[in-house]
Amino acid sequence: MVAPSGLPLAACIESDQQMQRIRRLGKKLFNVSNCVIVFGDAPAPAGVDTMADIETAFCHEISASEHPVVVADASIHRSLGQHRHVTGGPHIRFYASHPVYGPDKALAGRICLVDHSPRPVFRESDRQSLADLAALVERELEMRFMNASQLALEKKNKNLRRKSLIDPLIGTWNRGAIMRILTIEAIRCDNAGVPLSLIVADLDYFKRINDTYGHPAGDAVLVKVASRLRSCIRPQEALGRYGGEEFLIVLPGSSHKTAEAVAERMRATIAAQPEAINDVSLNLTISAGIASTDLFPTATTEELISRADVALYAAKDAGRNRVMTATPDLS
Ligand SMILES: Nc1nc2c(ncn2[C@@H]2O[C@H](COP(=O)(O)OP(=O)(O)OP(=O)(O)O)[C@@H](O)[C@H]2O)c(=O)[nH]1
Repeated sequence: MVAPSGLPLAACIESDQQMQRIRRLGKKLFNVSNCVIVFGDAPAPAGVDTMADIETAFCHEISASEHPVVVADASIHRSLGQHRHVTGGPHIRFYASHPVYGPDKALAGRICLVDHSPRPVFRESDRQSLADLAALVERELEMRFMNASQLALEKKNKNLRRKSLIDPLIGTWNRGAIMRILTIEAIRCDNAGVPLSLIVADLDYFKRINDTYGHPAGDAVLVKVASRLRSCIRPQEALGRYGGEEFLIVLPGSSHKTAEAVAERMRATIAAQPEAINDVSLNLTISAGIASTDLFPTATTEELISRADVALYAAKDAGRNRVMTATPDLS
């Protein structure tokens, strides 16, 4: 059986304190030399130095049973009587075991008692106590399984949530996520009394690339451009895909002057060298519009985007491959 974490069950519980407690309880309750918990076909721990190691190895070597087993005197038992630890040192005599079932209801292992003297009397109440210890082990396995399931579920949810925020093609924030970031950062900057700037960047003549080299080549261009744009911003700044070939960059704490420097860096990075797509070398450029709260202190986030859009289209009109900043007189 494998726990949801992907670890084999035996490995999961090897160092488990709770299992050690149950073993100690079994030892004390039955006044035996050892109480061992064996899982599946897991090999016995490597060491055979101490008496406990030998007893543990002995329990591991006895085949699993779906039924409780009680051997009052192993020296006269049909099969156990041949075992080297029975015929020779440490002369194991008493052996009892009870099956342990996993959360999947399959046989997971057994809890075993080992002693060096025969035990002619093992009452019904003793059998019940051993069954109770086995139930404790089963409960522990169930808890572990539930915890691992819960963790796996939380991880899955986190991945799903992340997926719902990321653009599947270019791996940046998607439109919903970047708008959320903008809203949160605008409030944060307002409260802190620092400016916030945004850049709307758009590839120039992108339609031609699609028309000439095909949509998949256009997709590849978007991925490369996103990666170049990302290289121009700092970790506290955010890049998202706002529309088809339009990117929105949020710069918390930046004035329009800083945003101009960032946008200019982006423009230059894209124009610096051609991008090789399917053995074709493509010269790419972007145009960018900037809007900043230091020039529009009362603007909402929607107004800022629309101001940046106006500046972007002014940049396109002015010949593309350039950066324009929205000012109150630009419309
Ligand atoms: N390959 C690809 N193309 C896209 C995607 N999203 C939008 N487009 C294309 O982007 C192109 C945008 O064309 P236009 O709006 O005319 O812009 P443009 O050709 O870049 O021209 P200017 O912006 O004026 O310089 C259209 O052909 C869209 O189909 C996408 O995810 N992948």
